[in-house]
Amino acid sequence: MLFEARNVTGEPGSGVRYRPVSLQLEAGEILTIYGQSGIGKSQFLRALADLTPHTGDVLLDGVSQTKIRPENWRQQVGYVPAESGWWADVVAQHFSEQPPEAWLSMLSLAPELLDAPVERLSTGERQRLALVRALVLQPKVLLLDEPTANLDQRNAQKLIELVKTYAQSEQAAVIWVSHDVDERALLGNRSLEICADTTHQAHRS
Ligand SMILES: Nc1ncnc2c1ncn2[C@@H]1O[C@H](COP(=O)(O)OP(=O)(O)OP(=O)(O)O)[C@@H](O)[C@H]1O
Repeated sequence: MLFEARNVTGEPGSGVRYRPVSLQLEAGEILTIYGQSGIGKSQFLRALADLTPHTGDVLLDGVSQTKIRPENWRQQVGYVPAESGWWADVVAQHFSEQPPEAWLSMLSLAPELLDAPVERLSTGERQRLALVRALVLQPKVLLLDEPTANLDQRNAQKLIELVKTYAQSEQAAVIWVSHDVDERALLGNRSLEICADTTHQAHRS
């Protein structure tokens, strides 16, 4: 498995300010991403998931995103936003199938939570359940936007362990946006700073 981004950035007028990004990830690899607030990290993940127009190309096993229907692409390239969307009343309605109890227990989520109304979930429960919901679809690539932002340290560590285990056992690639230097260290040694595109300033000076 090979996941590639080639010169990806936002289209003019998209609001993003990052220099075009190229990267390659193989099966089982985890890459962390960091950079200034507002530079476009979330928009970069959305581009990789084919959720927003962008320049450059994204390829999975050599096949361009442009050649695959968006819904098929997103089955293989799973995106978990910082603030997950919940559209039905009950948690279980958002799951394509029953998640393994081992995943729930690893994240300290009681199985009964699946039968709970979404409005009763805490912010951290939503965040953990959004990850489980994405994992159930068995993506080859997992794009995570600050997935531990609302979690205490213990739950954050458990979530890291679950994602690492998933990447290894399913030979999936993971891109994880994190502002936390300690967290990035726990996730491994591949890290990429998203930098500002200074092309226009450079041309003016
Ligand atoms: N739908 C949109 N239309 C226009 N501009 C947008 C849209 N979504 C985001 N932006 C802008 O794009 C820029 C990048 O936003 P993004 O959320 O990707 O930044 P970020 O690097 O993830 O920030 P943070 O670290 O604060 O989460 C911001 O200036 C934001 O206002």
